[in-house]
Amino acid sequence: MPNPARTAPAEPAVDDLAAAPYPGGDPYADYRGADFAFTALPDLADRRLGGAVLAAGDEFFADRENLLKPDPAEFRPHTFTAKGQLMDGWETRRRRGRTTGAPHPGPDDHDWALIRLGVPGTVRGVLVDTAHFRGNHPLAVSVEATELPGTPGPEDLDAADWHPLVPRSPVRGHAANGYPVTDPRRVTHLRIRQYPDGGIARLRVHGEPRPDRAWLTALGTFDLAALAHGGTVEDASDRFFSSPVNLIMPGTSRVMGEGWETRRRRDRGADWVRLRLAGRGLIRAVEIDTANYLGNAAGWAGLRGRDGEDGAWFDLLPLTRLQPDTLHRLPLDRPRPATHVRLDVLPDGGIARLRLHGSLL
Ligand SMILES: NC(=O)NC(NC(N)=O)C(=O)[O-]
Repeated sequence: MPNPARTAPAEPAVDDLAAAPYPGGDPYADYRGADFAFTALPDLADRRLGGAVLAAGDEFFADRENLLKPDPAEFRPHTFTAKGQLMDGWETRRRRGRTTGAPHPGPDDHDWALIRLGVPGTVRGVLVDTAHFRGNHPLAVSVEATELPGTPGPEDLDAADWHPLVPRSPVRGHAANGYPVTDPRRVTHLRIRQYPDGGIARLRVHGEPRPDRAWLTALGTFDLAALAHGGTVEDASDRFFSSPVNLIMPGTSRVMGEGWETRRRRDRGADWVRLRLAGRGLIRAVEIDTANYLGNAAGWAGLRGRDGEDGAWFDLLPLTRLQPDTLHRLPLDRPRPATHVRLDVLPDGGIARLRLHGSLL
């Protein structure tokens, strides 16, 4: 029998997926980023929305929870725990074959993790970020999805009916690996498999939120703009310092970077963001929060509404003077049915949160 250690077949396809060893200096210097149109949509698995990694088959080197952390992965070379190099991601141990004659993992050997989306929805693309995993990234990944009511645990998910979202696809090390998805079904949970083993820094699941309509109806009055309720940012004038999606995230902002801050305008224009509401509804009470914006809070804000994709814009809230670092509570005198709302900001600056309380029609 040949000694397997001495047969080292070269596999060019695998080499293409490899990343160079860590070169020192800026750990992101040779990171292979990429532009995927679907990343403009919100991350339905965002930890801040309630996304969670419910279980994983193995997490020997690094914890599964790291997968959904909102910030980019960090890397400190030569930082060793008792188990190995400290990695900011989900990293499993190396798989082995079963016998001396077959020491390599089998073709279908893999590790898995179960993910609960923070908001159910239609997935349009999955981003598998292997930042800093070079030499220990997986060869391939696949993603499946299912839709289950209520709050199932890992054992319920085992028995679920899974359908493929991303077929088994190659993965590059230290790179943003994007996989567009075309399946339109609403999903609540995902199963990611990595072949045969390895590490993934972050998982982003971009798509259109589709929360439970029966729950919203039971709530009655709720924030029609909130991402958790199915509100979406359709477009905005500026994304320079931070994302306008922050406006509709849960909770309050803790620092300036957790709100929406536009750059300093050097013209006579205004900034704006256009939102699609959770559904056609009546807005009765508005909250505009400039928390953590002191020398750069928006000066004035106004709201307009639109009923339907082609409806004409009408005034909801006249331009209103804003105070820095302040929650403004603004009742609306004459609510009108709306499907979309546009926030105008003059002349520029920061707003942390926008809440549009009302009910569905
Ligand atoms: N240098 C490493 O990262 N080694 C191992 N991983 C960790 N985290 O130590 C491995 O599996 O390749």
